[in-house]
Amino acid sequence: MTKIAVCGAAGRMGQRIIVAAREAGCTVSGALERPGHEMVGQDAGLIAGCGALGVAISDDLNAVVEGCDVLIDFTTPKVSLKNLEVCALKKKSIVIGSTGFTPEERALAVELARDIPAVLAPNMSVGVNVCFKILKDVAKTLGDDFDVEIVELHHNKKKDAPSGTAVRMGEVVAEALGRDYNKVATYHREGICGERTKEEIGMQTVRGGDIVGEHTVYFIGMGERIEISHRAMTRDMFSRGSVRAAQWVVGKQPGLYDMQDVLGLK
Ligand SMILES: NC(=O)c1ccc[n+]([C@@H]2O[C@H](COP(=O)([O-])OP(=O)(O)OC[C@H]3O[C@@H](n4cnc5c(N)ncnc54)[C@H](O)[C@@H]3O)[C@@H](O)[C@H]2O)c1
Ligand SMILES: O=C(O)C1=N[C@H](C(=O)O)CCC1
Repeated sequence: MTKIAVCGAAGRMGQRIIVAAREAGCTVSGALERPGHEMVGQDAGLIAGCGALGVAISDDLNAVVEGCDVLIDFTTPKVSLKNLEVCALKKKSIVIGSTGFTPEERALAVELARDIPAVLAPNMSVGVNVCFKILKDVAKTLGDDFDVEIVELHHNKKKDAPSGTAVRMGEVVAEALGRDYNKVATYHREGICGERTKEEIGMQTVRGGDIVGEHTVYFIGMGERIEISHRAMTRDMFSRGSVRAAQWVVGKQPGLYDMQDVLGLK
C-alpha cells in the first residue's frame, strides 16, 4: 500500500488529494502546511472532510518526507523546488502539480530530479492530457494557415497566469509548428498594436468566481475554425490523477516524468 504525504494539505487541491488517496486505498502517511498556518496541528482528514485520519497537519518537511514513499505537492514553484530537494536527499519520490514555473525553475527541477523518480505536470486530468496529444497532431496537420489563440478561464483565487495547462498547450502547438513558444507567445494586445503575425500564439486569461478550469485552443483559418476545449467541473479529476501518478512513480528509474508518461500517452 503506497504511503502518500500531501504538501499543501489545507489547500483547495490538498484537501481533495487526501480524499482521493484514501479512496484509492493508499495510506496518508503525512500532511504538510506552511509554518504558522492556522491548520498546523489539526487532523488532516477532518480538514479534508473525510473523517479523522489520526494524521496531524505538520510543518516539519523532513519528518513528513521521511515517513512517506511519495510526496504529492500542490503549492507554489518555490515551495515545490524545496520539496524536490529534500525528497532527492531522502531518496523519496515526488509528484508536483504546482504551476507558474519559470523556464529557469523548470530546468532546476530537471536537475534536482536526476537521482529520484519525479512527476511534474501542470494538469493531472486524463482529459487535458488527451488534449495535449491531439493538439500536437491537429497543429502539425493544419500548419501555418491557421492562427492559434488559447483562452483559459479559472477561479478568482488563482495566483498565476496564464495557467500551466495553457502554457503547456501553447508549447505543444509551438513545437508541432516548429516555433519557440517563449518567442511567439503573445500575452498582451492593447492600443494600435499592428496586424497579427502568422507565428504568434495568443494567450488570453479570464479570472472569475469559482471556475475550476476551462481551456480552449482556437485554430482560426479563413472561412473556418477548429476549437479544442476542455472543461473541468470539479477538482477531483486532478486529485485522482495525482494519486494515480504517485502510485505509478514509486520504483521508477530516476528522472523527471510528466502525466503523458503516467498515462502511457507518449
Ligand atoms: N497539476 C494540476 O492538475 C493542478 C490542478 C489544480 C491546481 N494546480 C496548481 O496547484 C497549485 C495549488 O493550487 P490550489 O488551488 O490548491 O492552491 P491553494 O492556495 O488552495 O493551496 C496551496 C496550499 O499550499 C500551502 N503552502 C504554501 N506554502 C507552503 C509550504 N512552504 N509548505 C506547505 N504548504 C504550503 C498553502 O498554505 C495552501 O494551503 C497551484 O499552482 C495550481 O495552479 C495544479
Ligand atoms: O485551479 C488552478 O489553479 C488550476 N491550475 C492548473 C493550471 O494552472 O493549469 C490546472 C487547472 C486548475
